[in-house]
Amino acid sequence: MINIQSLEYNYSKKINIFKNINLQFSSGKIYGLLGKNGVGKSTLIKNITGMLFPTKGNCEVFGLTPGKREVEFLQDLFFVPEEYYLPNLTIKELITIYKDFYPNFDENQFDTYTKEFKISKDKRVTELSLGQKKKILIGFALSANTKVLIMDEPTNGLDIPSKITFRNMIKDAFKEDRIVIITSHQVRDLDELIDAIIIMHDGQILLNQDKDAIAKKLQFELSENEKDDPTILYQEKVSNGFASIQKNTSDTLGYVDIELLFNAVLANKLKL
Ligand SMILES: Nc1ncnc2c1ncn2[C@@H]1O[C@H](COP(=O)(O)OP(=O)(O)OP(=O)(O)O)[C@@H](O)[C@H]1O
Repeated sequence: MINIQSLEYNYSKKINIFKNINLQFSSGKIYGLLGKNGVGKSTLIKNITGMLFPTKGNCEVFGLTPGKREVEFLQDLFFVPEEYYLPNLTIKELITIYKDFYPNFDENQFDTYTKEFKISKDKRVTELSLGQKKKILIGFALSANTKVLIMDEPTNGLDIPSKITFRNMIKDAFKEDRIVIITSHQVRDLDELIDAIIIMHDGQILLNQDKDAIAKKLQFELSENEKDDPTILYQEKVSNGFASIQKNTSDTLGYVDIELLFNAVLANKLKL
């Protein structure tokens, strides 16, 4: 479990990025961490990965303090940042050097990904396109089989078929003892993949809910015309009509429109 208690972080004395954040991430779930630009998603992730230290409060990952950067912690957490550097080596050399940092690294699993992506392991990293580099990094991240996997905007730079492959790769590699955290502005890329949604806004966590719990309570609908119905909790115009949210009065779990939910939560129209 990742346990964040009363977290505050300041880059400078004047600006508080977080207002006393309390947040838990449980094993066996894929989390979608959402929020507008500059809200502090990367800062939160860097506190979890031990790249930044809390100004106040605590952050624990499976009982370990990230800031101490103990081997036990580092070998069981993989972070795919939005911007990254890969040394100028062949993929084969890269694997040989870096796999030993991760005791559960599965080379056969990595080979399956390179075959799927049709990227030769003899290629140098500098010979790869941006999207191909990203695929190699994500393939490595999944093959490392760490208990915690965090990805910042992983689908940036991936073409449409690769986004589908990405979703399938995450689903196939996912195990019940893992925590996966994904941040993305491309919320449609997270559809069908994530189990829980976390929405950050103005230094706080506005929503932290399992997708099933949301589907149990709320019904998402698309209609041709605007609805004049007092039971509608939120409604907005979309390209092909009106998208709305209302209470789910049935026993069935429908589709959760993450983008609509995000807008609704930020507009403060939903008293969840
Ligand atoms: N190194 C830094 N020094 C000073 N301020 C910073 C630094 N990094 C980020 N910030 C500020 O902290 C706030 C949160 O930034 P952060 O990168 O965590 O947001 P984010 O939610 O990840 O944004 P985005 O969606 O644009 O990637 C922003 O106001 C940003 O300007």
